[in-house]
Amino acid sequence: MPALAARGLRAGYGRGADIVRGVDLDQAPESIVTVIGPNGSGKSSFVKTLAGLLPARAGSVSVTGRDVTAEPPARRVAAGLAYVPQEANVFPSLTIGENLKLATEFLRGRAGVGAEQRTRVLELFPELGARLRTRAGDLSGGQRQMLAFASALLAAPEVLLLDEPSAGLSPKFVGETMEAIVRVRQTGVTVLLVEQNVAAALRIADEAVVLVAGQVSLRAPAKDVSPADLGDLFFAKVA
Ligand SMILES: Nc1ncnc2c1ncn2[C@@H]1O[C@H](COP(=O)(O)OP(=O)(O)OP(=O)(O)O)[C@@H](O)[C@H]1O
Repeated sequence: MPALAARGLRAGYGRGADIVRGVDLDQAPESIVTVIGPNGSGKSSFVKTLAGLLPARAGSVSVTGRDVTAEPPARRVAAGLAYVPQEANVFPSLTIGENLKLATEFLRGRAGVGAEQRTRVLELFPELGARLRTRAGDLSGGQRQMLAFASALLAAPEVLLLDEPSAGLSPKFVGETMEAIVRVRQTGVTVLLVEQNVAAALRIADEAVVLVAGQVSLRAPAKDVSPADLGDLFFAKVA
């Protein structure tokens, strides 16, 4: 059974045309799938539709076999689908410890949430545990991403959706962020990774899904996709 599945997913904003135009996805448990594509191709909109922040106009989303299409975002988290947005993903005026506490409070009631999961998450990100009193706003971009991952992982999710976690990071921090994603997967979490940094994403992903104008134009093992070949695909004329 796929950890995450989408069937004929369509979504858009307000009265505008569909931006996500019939996307299918079947993601194996504990895999990393990267969603790549040109600017404005609908990658963020797709991941927001999976998370329930943008309503699906058609199609379905399921997590570990459970249909969550009609569920609001918080219920999807409870169903095992956690989401880290591209921006504003931590509370800058709160400390690391307070951010983690708030996430735990929000998640109260979901199985697996609590002190043990907090310990497990801090083992994954020891640099956070060492600085619990530091304000999130004082962290580097890379450390802030770690805190955002950690907050999402407190839900003990089956699936983690990441929207461009390397955006705005220096090459060193891009590498660290990708390493962190690999560590997260090693704990049994399935990761869907939207990335602009195609080369970095392909290095850690099992599978690549190329989205062009809201449709899947290629789905292939990441090792078979060369960033150099993607230009033609990204800028191909789409019907
Ligand atoms: N809140 C919004 N309201 C209206 N249109 C939007 C909104 N967010 C995105 N769009 C439009 O949806 C289209 C796809 O945007 P989206 O951010 O999903 O693409 P993307 O592939 O993630 O792009 P990028 O790589 O630049 O982040 C764009 O034309 C964009 O203008």
